[in-house]
Amino acid sequence: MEKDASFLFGGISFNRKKFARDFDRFKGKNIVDSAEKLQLIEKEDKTFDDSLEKVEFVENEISEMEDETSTSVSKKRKRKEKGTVSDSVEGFSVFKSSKLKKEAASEETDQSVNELIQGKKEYYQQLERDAIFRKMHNIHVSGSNIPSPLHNFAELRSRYKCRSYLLRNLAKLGFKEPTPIQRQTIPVLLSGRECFACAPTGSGKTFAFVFPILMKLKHTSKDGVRAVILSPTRELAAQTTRECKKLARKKFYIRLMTKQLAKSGDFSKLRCDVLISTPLRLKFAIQKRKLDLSRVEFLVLDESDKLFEPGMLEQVDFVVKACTNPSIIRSLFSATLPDIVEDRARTIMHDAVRIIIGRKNSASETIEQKLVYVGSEEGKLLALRQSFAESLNPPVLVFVQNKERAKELYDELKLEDIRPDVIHSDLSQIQRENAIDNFRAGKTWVLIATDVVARGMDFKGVNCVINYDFPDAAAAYIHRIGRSGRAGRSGQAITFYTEADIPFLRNIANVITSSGGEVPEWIMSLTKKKWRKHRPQRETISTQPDI
Ligand SMILES: Nc1ncnc2c1ncn2[C@@H]1O[C@H](COP(=O)(O)OP(=O)(O)OP(=O)(O)O)[C@@H](O)[C@H]1O
Repeated sequence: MEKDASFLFGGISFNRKKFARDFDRFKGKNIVDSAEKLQLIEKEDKTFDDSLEKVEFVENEISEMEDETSTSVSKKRKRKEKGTVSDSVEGFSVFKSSKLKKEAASEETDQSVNELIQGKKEYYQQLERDAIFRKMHNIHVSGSNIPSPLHNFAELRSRYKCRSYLLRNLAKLGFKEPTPIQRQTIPVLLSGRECFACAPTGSGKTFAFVFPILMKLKHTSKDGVRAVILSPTRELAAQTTRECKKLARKKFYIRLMTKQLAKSGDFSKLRCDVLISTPLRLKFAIQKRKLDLSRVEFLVLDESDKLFEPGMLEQVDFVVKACTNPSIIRSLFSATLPDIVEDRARTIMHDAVRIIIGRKNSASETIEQKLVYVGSEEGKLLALRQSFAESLNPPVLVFVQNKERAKELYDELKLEDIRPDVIHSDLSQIQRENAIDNFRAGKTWVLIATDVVARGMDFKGVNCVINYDFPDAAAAYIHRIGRSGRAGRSGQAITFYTEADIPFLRNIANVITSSGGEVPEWIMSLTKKKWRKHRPQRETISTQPDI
């Protein structure tokens, strides 16, 4: 890499050409206030990566500069020393006093040079400490002037003056340490920066955006909606509302945009600090109920890649446009963040920081992943029954391709002794909520589901996810299996595949290997398929003979 180039991912480098002026100044000419200089340097040092080698390079630069400076200072001293000879001439007080002044100025110069070097040294030492810490926690960042990550929750008070009630509520949740995504995203959002955040499923992204919002809003206000969180499904929106309320307790008005509220709410009178909604309902409320979002200070796009898919993108766009506050802070969160989403989002974001935990678009490493060949559709039902008979370790989530298949599989299993239930988009809101609540409460053991619960849903302790139908994309796979192995717990994921799925196996195999799993050699030698959506026509799920 060229030494003079400024680069995003390459680490720290000190650009001698660019800082020629500073070098001159270091050599003793035209010294200005050291703080001012430090600011200049900080402003110009745009990029930093956590590469320690580069930090070493900077240290060398600093010691070179120190050498240069001390040579220049010692030259000056020599000159000064020469001057002292003439000082001893009596009766020339005019010269003497001007010499004294020069001496004092020169001492000041020495002091400011030292301060400058010290300041710069401390600045780079902090960068180095941040780099080591990020490396320890697998945090990768890019962008300019990125705030130091959080070492612990106590720093929220010492660095950001977090109010006690929030820390108390946090303590009540039993969280001892911030998760890696929280360590970096919270300081970034608190310092008013926009961000893209990509971290594995179940790694605490929700609190990573909820916490800084509540901190920055400070107190409730009558001025209308101040923060909007967009979620792709109603279930996830409801869950995020609940999580948000756990932290805010009674300090803020946290609202879920229900169908009822969107249709008949009087938004001019409604107290609401944080509003959580799906894009469609929010768009409806803006258009039909004149919901004003011009004061929104924070906009979060959770599961952002899903929100950017055709079908939702237009509604999301509408909401983004309705949030007209010029100082709004926007952030994107997901476990999968394709480049195309980042590129699109960059067009609306300002100087956003990019935060990736671990490897981008990879599954959680706490999930043991298995691929199981079942031959044909018939084979799936046999394999499922066999797996339940051998060891049913509830709660188990079973994903199928669409709602028709969810109904069919439920009909097959409903009389078996496995306490099954089903969730899909044809059910009423109440039925969907009941299905989730019963599964959470352990009343049902096996929940048959479409991708409606694949994203963001936090079912604690799901032991196993079974992909009865092969997922339609690698991202869908990552999110589905991410319903288990959350918050550091272990989990299991089994994916059935048939002949029809073999051309798409390699894509899933890549996800498995990149999260530390093993895959048979022959699968790795398959060619990688350019994968849009893999939704083959599948035979009906039934063991009943056709009449
Ligand atoms: N600092 C923390 N310490 C311990 N547990 C935490 C912490 N932060 C969040 N959690 C818990 O971790 C679980 C997963 O968090 P969350 O649902 O935010 O994950 P996520 O990263 O958004 O996952 P997904 O990508 O599936 O949406 C939750 O049960 C949450 O309460």
